[in-house]
Amino acid sequence: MPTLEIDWNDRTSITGAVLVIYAIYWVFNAVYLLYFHPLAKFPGPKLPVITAWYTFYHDVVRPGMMMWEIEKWHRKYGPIIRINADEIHIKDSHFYETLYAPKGRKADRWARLSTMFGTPESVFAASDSKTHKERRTPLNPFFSRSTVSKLEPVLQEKVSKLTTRLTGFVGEGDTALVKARAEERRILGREEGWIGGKEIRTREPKPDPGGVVRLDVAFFALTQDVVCDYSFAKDWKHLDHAHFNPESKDSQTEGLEAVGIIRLFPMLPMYLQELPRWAAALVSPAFAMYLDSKLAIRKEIIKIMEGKVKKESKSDRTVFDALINSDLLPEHKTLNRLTAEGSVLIIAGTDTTARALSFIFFYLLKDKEMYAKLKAALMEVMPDPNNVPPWIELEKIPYLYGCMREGLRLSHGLTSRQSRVSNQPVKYKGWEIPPNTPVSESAYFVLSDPEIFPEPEKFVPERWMGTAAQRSNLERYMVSWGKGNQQCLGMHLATAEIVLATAVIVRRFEMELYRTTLEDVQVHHDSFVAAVVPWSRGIRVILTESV
Ligand code: HEM
Repeated sequence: MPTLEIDWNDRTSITGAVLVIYAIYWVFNAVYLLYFHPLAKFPGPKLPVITAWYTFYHDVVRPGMMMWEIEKWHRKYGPIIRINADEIHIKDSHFYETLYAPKGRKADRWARLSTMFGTPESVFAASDSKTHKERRTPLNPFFSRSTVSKLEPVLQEKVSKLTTRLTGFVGEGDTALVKARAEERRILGREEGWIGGKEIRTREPKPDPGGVVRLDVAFFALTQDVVCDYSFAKDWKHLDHAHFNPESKDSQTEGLEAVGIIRLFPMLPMYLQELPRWAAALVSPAFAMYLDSKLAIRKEIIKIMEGKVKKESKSDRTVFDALINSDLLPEHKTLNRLTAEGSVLIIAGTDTTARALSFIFFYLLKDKEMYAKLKAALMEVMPDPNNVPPWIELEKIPYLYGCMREGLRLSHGLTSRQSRVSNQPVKYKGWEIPPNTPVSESAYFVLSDPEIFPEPEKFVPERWMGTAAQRSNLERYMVSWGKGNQQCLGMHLATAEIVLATAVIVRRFEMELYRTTLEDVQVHHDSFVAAVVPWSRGIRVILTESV
């Protein structure tokens, strides 16, 4: 009978033995995962269950494409599937609320992913419900509807600064616009807006000609300045930058592209942030910029702690000076914890809101009738463009409300699946998912479910203008903010920013899209947030008139 003899002095023999042992382990493990694991009975593809390389390929080699694989599997295997060794995914819009806001059982964040943004002390990283509640409760009062209304002067001031800056661009891009239109006529042989229902891309001048404004960057500057002011009474002056500081936005977009690999190795950001700045910059310039902003946040918090803050804001109370001067237990007021919270607020509160705003403008400009319709509605409540009603009043304008909802829905906020674990079994249509299994539903599939939102790819403000019963039915499926205890903390602030900026800018300006196509807004892949094609040059406009 042949025996396995290892010559311990021969490296090849040792390597061979290790490989054989690993292969045997791998085969046994694969058999266990496929036939004996508690999730073995769930439908789904086999390959991603036995090897993480499959997920690596679709999340890292083809960055962020896993969500489309999941969609394909649902078409083949049904509404509940096992997507890898550990996780279950459900695609059923009616079940979303039960999964994320259950009654009588926990729905905690999955601890494995809690370090994915390198901020383990933050509310976003709190996995168990007790810690999450401890971290979230002191933040809640600053983000309630009434607090956001009290802090309206901050919002109005920033929006007014943005409009002053935009006024400076009016007429500047006329020549570029004439050229772009002529080129379009040459290609399409007809007069149409740059998207005009037809996708065309041609060689473009680089950089953009004078007068072209990247609205996505301008809105990023707005939302970042708002959240910094709100948090630290500090003006970070992105709105003062000649072109609204595109590097800041582009570095966040680039940084989030690493989410696929971070999901597989969630401790990676924790190690990388220990690197010296030059080494971090070698790994990724975007990551180095993230570390810079974390350091800047830390410095602001130290200043507030030492009582040395010089207020540059219209608000007399900010998130961090109230937290620091509160009677919270000292362990909730450490520098690390507050810095982590500051970083999360700035990441979570900036691009998401800016994207919703950019989408609204893209769709309104794509169909000029919608732009005109919204302007007419605004004329009635804002006859004097300098006299801006509070956002709570503006939100009551049905067409504006519809635009805000559609912008949020189509910009898709977070595309990344947000896994929840429960200490009890989760029951779904005859299936019983064992306790402590990470289960998720992707908000993307709910927000683009044709049964709930007919022709889901279309921007239709009117869908939010039906009867009260119809609206409340739709609101149930409006999952842009998530649901349950971990629902977005900043949803009222984001709504106020969107409503206010849309109203003021539409009322005051006329503009046209510049070489911007559907490709620049449609979800192409998942980088935690919804990401567009990598070659997109943003949502660009030329301002033609202002009042
Ligand atoms: C259009 C804008 C926004 C969208 C679509 C959005 C979306 C979301 C979603 C879906 C979640 C829940 C994630 C989960 O289920 O695990 C979330 C959480 C969160 N968001 Fe937002 N968000 C937006 C704006 C903001 C703003 C303006 C802020 C603050 C300044 C903010 C701060 C947060 C925080 C701190 C959390 C974590 C909450 C917790 O764990 O309890 N977000 N956001």
